[in-house]
Amino acid sequence: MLQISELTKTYATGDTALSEVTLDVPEGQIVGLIGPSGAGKSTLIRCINRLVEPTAGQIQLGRVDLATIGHRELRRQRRRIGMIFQEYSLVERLTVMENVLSGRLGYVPFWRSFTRRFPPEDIQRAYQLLDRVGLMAQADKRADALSGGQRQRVGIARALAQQPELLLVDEPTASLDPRTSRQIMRLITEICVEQRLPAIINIHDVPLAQQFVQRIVGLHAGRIVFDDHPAALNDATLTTIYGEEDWNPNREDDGSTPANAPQAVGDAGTSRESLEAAAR
Ligand SMILES: Nc1ncnc2c1ncn2[C@@H]1O[C@H](COP(=O)(O)OP(=O)(O)OP(=O)(O)O)[C@@H](O)[C@H]1O
Repeated sequence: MLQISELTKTYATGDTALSEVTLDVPEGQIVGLIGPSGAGKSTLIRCINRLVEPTAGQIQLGRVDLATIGHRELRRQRRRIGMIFQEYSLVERLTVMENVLSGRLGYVPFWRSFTRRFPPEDIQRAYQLLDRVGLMAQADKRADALSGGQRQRVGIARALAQQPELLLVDEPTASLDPRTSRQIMRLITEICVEQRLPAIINIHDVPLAQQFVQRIVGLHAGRIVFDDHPAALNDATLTTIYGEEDWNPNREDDGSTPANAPQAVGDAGTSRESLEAAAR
């Protein structure tokens, strides 16, 4: 479905964020992308739909190499990729329904998008999606009247309104409390399974990733250093991904960690105990 080959990104500053990353994601597979801050997770997600321009390599979605197509074709191909963002990226003054319908903008002619007149089948589908994400009662509310979890549900429905073939999810739970984070991850992964929709989810929270995804890809300094089943994450593999300094269960307490508090893995806000619990 998605085949990334030798993808490299060097920013204008000279920072190489990705080095020859090769990754295949088959239909229906949900991949959790983990790694320390600066490892290149966002860059990888954003290169796939060319929000960031790759420096070299191929990004094959079905038969199309997204890395090389021109801007006109890119606009068409982007319809095939749904995107869910950490900060939801909703239009705050529009209603929930209008935000979901905005997922159809790539499909409607310009004059229709300008007047926001959508075909009845788009509206019907938007209602179905709102029902699926549990927001039917909120359809006419303005986006700025919703909670964080509800906003992310709108973001999910909007991405699905596109009828994408691939879902790219960038830190979907970073602004949410733990319970809402689990609900959002459950919703995204259930829908992916229902629709056999492949997804790449950039996620800081390792136990949450382990709980919900089928495969974990670990990035370190722009390279894939782990690619396996979530159960294969252990002290050694976490050290490979996050580095010795960030992942060391025996490191000395610097006084900033309260007694009995879990020790952090990188900046993942997670702990050895919770990782082990999640793996069970
Ligand atoms: N627009 C940019 N210009 C220059 N360098 C950048 C830019 N965006 C990212 N980088 C650099 O590329 C590298 C990878 O950054 P990226 O944001 O992809 O990492 P990340 O794993 O998503 O980190 P985080 O978890 O903190 O979001 C870092 O060294 C970063 O400084």
